[in-house]
Amino acid sequence: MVREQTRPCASRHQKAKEKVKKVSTLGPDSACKSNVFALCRIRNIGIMAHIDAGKTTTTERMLYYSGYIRTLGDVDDGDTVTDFMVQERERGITIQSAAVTFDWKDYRINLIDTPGHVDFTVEVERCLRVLDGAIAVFDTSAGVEAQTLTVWRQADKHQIPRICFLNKMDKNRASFTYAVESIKLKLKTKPLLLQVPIGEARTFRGLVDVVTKEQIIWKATSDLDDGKNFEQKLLLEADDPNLFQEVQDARNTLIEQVADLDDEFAELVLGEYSENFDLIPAAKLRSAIRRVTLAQKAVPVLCGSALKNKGVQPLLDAITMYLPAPNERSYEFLERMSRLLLPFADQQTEIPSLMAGNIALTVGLKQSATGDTIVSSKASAVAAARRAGRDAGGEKRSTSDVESLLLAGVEVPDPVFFCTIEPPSAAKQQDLDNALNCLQREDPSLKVKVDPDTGQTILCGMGELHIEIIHDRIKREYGIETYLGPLQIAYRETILNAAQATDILDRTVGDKRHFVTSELEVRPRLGERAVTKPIIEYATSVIEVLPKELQGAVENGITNSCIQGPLLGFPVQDIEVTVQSLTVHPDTSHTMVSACVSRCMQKALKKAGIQILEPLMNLEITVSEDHLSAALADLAQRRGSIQEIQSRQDNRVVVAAVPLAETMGYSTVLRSLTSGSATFTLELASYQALNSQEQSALLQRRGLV
Ligand SMILES: Nc1nc2c(ncn2[C@@H]2O[C@H](COP(=O)(O)OP(=O)(O)OP(=O)(O)O)[C@@H](O)[C@H]2O)c(=O)[nH]1
Repeated sequence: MVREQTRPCASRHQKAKEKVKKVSTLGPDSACKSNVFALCRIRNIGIMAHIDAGKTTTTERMLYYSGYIRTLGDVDDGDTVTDFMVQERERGITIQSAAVTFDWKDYRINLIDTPGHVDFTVEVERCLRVLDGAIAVFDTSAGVEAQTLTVWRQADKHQIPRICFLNKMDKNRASFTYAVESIKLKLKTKPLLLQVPIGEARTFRGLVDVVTKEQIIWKATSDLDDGKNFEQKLLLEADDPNLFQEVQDARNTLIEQVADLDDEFAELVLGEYSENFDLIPAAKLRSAIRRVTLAQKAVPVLCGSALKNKGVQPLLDAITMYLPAPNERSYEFLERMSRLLLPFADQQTEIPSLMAGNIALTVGLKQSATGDTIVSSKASAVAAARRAGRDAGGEKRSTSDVESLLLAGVEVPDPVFFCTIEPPSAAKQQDLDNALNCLQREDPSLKVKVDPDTGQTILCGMGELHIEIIHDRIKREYGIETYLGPLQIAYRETILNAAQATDILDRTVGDKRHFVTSELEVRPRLGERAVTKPIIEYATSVIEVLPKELQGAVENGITNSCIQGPLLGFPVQDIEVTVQSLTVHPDTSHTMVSACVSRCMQKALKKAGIQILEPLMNLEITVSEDHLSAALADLAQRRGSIQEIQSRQDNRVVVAAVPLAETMGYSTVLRSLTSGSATFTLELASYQALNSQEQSALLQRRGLV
């Protein structure tokens, strides 16, 4: 992201220290004394959005208004509570989710601030699994941006009820109408407008609550005003006839929308209040909005400017009013821990116990990693597995199906970049391995492996920024100065034709003779989606006599040979395999069966001809009209294909597909081409075949031809 490096970070370390003091005197020790809140008064919510939409700033305001912190932190000064990692404070971006707990009116809110940068999508996913609701924050001048779509889809997958907060209403190009339209169009959801803004851009000063028709005006006299004081009163026609009419229309539309989605409310509207919608009590309308939000039939929309301290208190009210309590979501099992901590960003307070529906930290788990499901005993895991089996609508599941359902974890996309990482001396290798182990447990999108030929440690990640941050954390948190090799692309391999191969293994180990013959056919798999696991079939003559336990050994051999393709050692995708014949003498070990099948696969793959596939990225650039042609000319040189150029307010949004190999260092180039005014996001779209010249050039670079 272009803007991420341009934020000021003066005196951040000093401020960071002050913040820690501030938190430890006020945060967990004061308001969080009791963790006994009735379940219906707990809200576990996440705050998510495209990078820079203002999640951290909004969170900071919530903490301030709830009384948790006494002074407002600022992302641009690097002193917010939730961005506590040094790297976050320096870059002004969220990298790791931070959990904070605070109370608003009679409610306990457990809130997680998630990162917006596409390199940290997995971090968002691991949070969504434990949340009951979410606030999607938007930059009102930009509407729905690329990463918003990704996180929205993730929230859909986890069926999380949401509220939209149209932030940055104070910005020059802020347009409430535009942002609402883009929510409708791009997120394909039904926005329920619960507020009408008063003023827009520089004139934005307040809002009207459509449910109660009350106007809330912040009368800030200076930029230092903290937004705690505002005027709240019923909007009368005499105050502003146009605004009054606008609110009246908005309320009628809201009532019709909700009645369309909720039968109970429809009955009320068509019956008792059919003559006069004005008489519908606010409480009835709110309950209906809550029901449709929980059922994810529509999404309440609110607005404000977190930076200018406007609109955050009504957002807090909306969280308590419209998002679900933990008991309104279905959880499958309970956890029991020896030591529990209540998080407050980087500070924690030990608590003796925890009621269901809360979020807490635990320590000392040596074997578990992010995404694991922890249960109190083996018996409860079995019971949960049984329940999961029953819930599958009577459909009989195999044991492994149930296991995978229980331990589903987070969905981690395959890394697209990798590089070697070396410690300063061989003596430090053990320390580096430990550090990488710990980081991997925390971050499932980080993969570490050892190159079988060179013995070097390889770091695989989601993007340039991701690898850079890991490198930095190893230095700062583990005190190891490592050296990274050049960043390389994680290609894939596939086959061009069908081919057959045979192999014989005849080996005597000790007094045992191991004897296997195998014959396999491989074929390219035709299909839209890339599938990395080979599709395995058996000839009838084989399957009829093959014992179940040997089938596992055969499939291991096939799958293992696809992990490292025969040409460059990258995973092989989109292939089908038929086991045409297999002979196994008694006494032969399963390992030998796998080894023979694997060797046979390697032969067949080589014969079939290997095609290298490269990652193709979806690129979305937001650029001003003045710099559009420079950005397009540059894209053409990067083998980019432009799919669409949209208008977004005064900006243009270029949607393109570009090979990952051409995006290295793109943020620096785009910044200089556009004087730092453009922003972009990159996301893996698919893998595409390199043409023969590109493939030979790649092989040449690797000294293979
Ligand atoms: N004009 C204006 N700027 C805002 C507002 N809210 C946040 N900003 C600015 O927008 C930038 C990004 O704010 P953050 O709060 O870090 O955004 P974020 O969504 O947490 O960013 P990531 O965590 O990195 O994804 C900062 O420069 C903020 O000062 C707002 O209401 N109005």
